[in-house]
Amino acid sequence: MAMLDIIDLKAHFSSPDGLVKAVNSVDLQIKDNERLGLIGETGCGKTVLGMSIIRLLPSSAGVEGQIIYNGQDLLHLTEEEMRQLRGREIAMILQNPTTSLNPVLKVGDQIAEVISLHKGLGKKEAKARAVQMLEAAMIPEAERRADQYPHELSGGMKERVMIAMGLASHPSFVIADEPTKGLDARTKAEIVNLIRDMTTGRSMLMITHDLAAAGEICDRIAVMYAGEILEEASAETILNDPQHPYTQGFIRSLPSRGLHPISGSSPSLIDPPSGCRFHPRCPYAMEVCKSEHPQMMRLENGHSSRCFLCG
Ligand SMILES: Nc1ncnc2c1ncn2[C@@H]1O[C@H](COP(=O)(O)OP(=O)(O)OP(=O)(O)O)[C@@H](O)[C@H]1O
Ligand code: NI
Repeated sequence: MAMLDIIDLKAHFSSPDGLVKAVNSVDLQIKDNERLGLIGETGCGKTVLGMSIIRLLPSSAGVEGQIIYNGQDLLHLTEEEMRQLRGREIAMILQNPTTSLNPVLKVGDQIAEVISLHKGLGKKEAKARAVQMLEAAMIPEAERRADQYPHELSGGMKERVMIAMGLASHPSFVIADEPTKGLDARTKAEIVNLIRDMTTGRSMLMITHDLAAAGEICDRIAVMYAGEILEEASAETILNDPQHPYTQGFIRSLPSRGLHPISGSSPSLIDPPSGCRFHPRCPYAMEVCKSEHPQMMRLENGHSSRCFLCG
């Protein structure tokens, strides 16, 4: 059974120019102990999707559909019920440590706060657990580091603190948003290993531009474009045998695969292209792609692709 079952999820924002349809009829499942990578170019709706699961979107957002977590619809929980789940069972490793860590609190105290909030431990115990979490995140001299402020730590160290904080309450489901963004290659490789080790045996949604990192950490990968999922398969299949022309283009645009960008620009989320949203940029577009919106076509081995070519 799926631990998380997202059914026909929509997240829209009003704007002076019209309704921004950031997430459009998304269906996704994450099983127990499964790590799903969510990739796609900037502005396609990845963060909005993650934030709708943990219900941290601003109240101006209109969210519809179902997000079934362990049998209950998160969209129907009260704010208080949601607050209880957040951190304790569902945790988030946020995108930007510089803005997410409190600059005036020692990092050990910030982690201890999460622990005492969710586990009801006393101050001293919580602090000891915080140091253990920093050790688990491979921070050398964890005890000394716990007494430092965020500005005293390097970017990679701060990311480790974010990971330690996100996992401090031993959540069963983790959402990580761009955990490797802005790190140099060596630090990135270390963080990828750390996330992989620390999330083994948990379920995770990992949002990233970094397909290589997703390939190393995730079991499955879903590809998002203009608010929709266009392709989903095992990580290995997405990397080695992608079927959707967008996924193929996305992979060719990676530095490691020749850096050939997809021509054209990201579509408007207010007035997306008719038919297949990718058709204006697709080298294989046919007449039908301009007029009809493709459904997800099921291929073999849990692979699906929203493309008329894949029928
Ligand atoms: N609070 C908001 N109000 C209005 N529009 C928003 C809001 N948050 C996000 N959006 C819009 O929703 C769309 C999707 O944004 P989102 O942040 O989910 O993209 P993303 O895929 O995470 O991109 P990136 O890879 O750059 O992080 C964008 O067009 C963005 O401008
Ligand atoms: Ni984002």
